[in-house]
Amino acid sequence: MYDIERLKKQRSFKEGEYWASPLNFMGDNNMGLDGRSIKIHDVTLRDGEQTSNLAFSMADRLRIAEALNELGVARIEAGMPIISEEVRQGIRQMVDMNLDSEVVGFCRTDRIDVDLAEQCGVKSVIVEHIMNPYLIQQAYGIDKQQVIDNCIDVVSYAQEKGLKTTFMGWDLTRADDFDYLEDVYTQIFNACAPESIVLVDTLGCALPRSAGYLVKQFKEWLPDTVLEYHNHNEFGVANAGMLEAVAAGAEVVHTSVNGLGERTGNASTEEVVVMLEVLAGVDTGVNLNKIMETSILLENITNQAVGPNKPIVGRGLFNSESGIGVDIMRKLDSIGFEVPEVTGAFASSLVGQPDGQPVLGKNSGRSTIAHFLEKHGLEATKEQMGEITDRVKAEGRIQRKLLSDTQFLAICEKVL
Ligand SMILES: CC(=O)SCCNC(=O)CCNC(=O)[C@H](O)C(C)(C)COP(=O)(O)OP(=O)(O)OC[C@H]1O[C@@H](n2cnc3c(N)ncnc32)[C@H](O)[C@@H]1OP(=O)(O)O
Ligand SMILES: O=C(O)CCC(=O)C(=O)O
Repeated sequence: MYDIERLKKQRSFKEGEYWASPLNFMGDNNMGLDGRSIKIHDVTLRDGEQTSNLAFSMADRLRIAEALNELGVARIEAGMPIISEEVRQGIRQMVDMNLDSEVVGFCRTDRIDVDLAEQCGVKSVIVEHIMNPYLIQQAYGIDKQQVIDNCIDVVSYAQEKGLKTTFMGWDLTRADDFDYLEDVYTQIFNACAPESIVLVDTLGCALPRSAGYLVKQFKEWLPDTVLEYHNHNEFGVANAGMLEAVAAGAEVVHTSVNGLGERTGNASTEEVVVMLEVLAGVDTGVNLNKIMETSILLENITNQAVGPNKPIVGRGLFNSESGIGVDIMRKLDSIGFEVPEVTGAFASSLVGQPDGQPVLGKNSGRSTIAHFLEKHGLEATKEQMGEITDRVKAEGRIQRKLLSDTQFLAICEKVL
């Protein structure tokens, strides 16, 4: 029997929450992810603010920090203290908010950045340095040993101040000299053992499998280090890169709400979280039902509209325009097969989206029309139903958008 009892036995199904592909748990497709836990390091307030054409006010910073805390991310990258007094004040106030999420300051390999982070009151910092040997030599004119000494100096300096210190080498995925990288990272690790190391695909130019390859390579060089992954979405593969990085052993992922971030943005917090939780069985610690309100908050603050078809948080994602989808839902409803995840793989309520509903347009069928007639307490003969359907479809094509209830009622008035 293909009934709900059979479905409930599937690892890929959770009643009232999601119905994903059982393939995800077959063979080695799951890549050992099921049952693992990872941490979300949210970068909305730092890399997110590097999105061109936006700036957070002080009130925005605090409201975003509060929302991220409620969302349940493990860490909030609160900003780069060297940027301005306003950023520093924001970080200070976030520290004073005593959030459950860890508040992290972002520093260059410069002692002044660490001093400023300390003055903001954070307990954790990330210390960054570019890791592309070509750019290090050409732009900064320094050799490998100078990079290593500089990184060790500033990481150790932060540690001496009692700061939990993570090291982040950016533009790492375009480095072609693995001997160089092994030397730099092992020397840094042996000298000062940062809390963790962030591997970075700054220009989003590594294939997903390359992300996994890089993580595995670092696990060979530094088996005792916690690895984190930070990437961007230049080629649209940021989420897939995150998946591979986590499967290969990364324990922390850097993401931002609505995929904000420099240029094409970072992997998006909501997409990575729901992908890992629903498709792979990974615990992210995030309160999934807070996702939608966090996305709306960032949309309002940044004035960067979220598209209707954006994964997870697309506005109106759960509405059905296609007649076949509406029809199958009505047939299931009529026999009490209450599995909402038919025209979407997860329930709208899982992520705090409003319930989906049929909408009227060019692809409506008679089932949609029947739904709207019932909604308005109207009755129609088979012929009238056919005529209303034809008119709704035609109007949807002429207007190139959905029809409102008022427009529907005007059509009904003419036909009935
Ligand atoms: C790929 C990325 O995302 S890169 C990071 C992007 N983020 C930002 O740039 C944050 C916003 N930036 C700013 O507000 C400013 O650039 C500041 C405050 C960081 C620096 O401002 P300025 O002192 O005016 O320097 P400017 O912006 O011209 O140049 C950057 C400076 O940082 C230095 N720098 C860059 N990376 C590092 C590093 N890892 N460690 C130490 N210094 C660094 C550069 O050498 C340069 O200093 P120099 O002129 O003495 O050589
Ligand atoms: O190093 C920096 O300042 C930012 C690096 C970064 O976010 C990236 O490379 O994606």
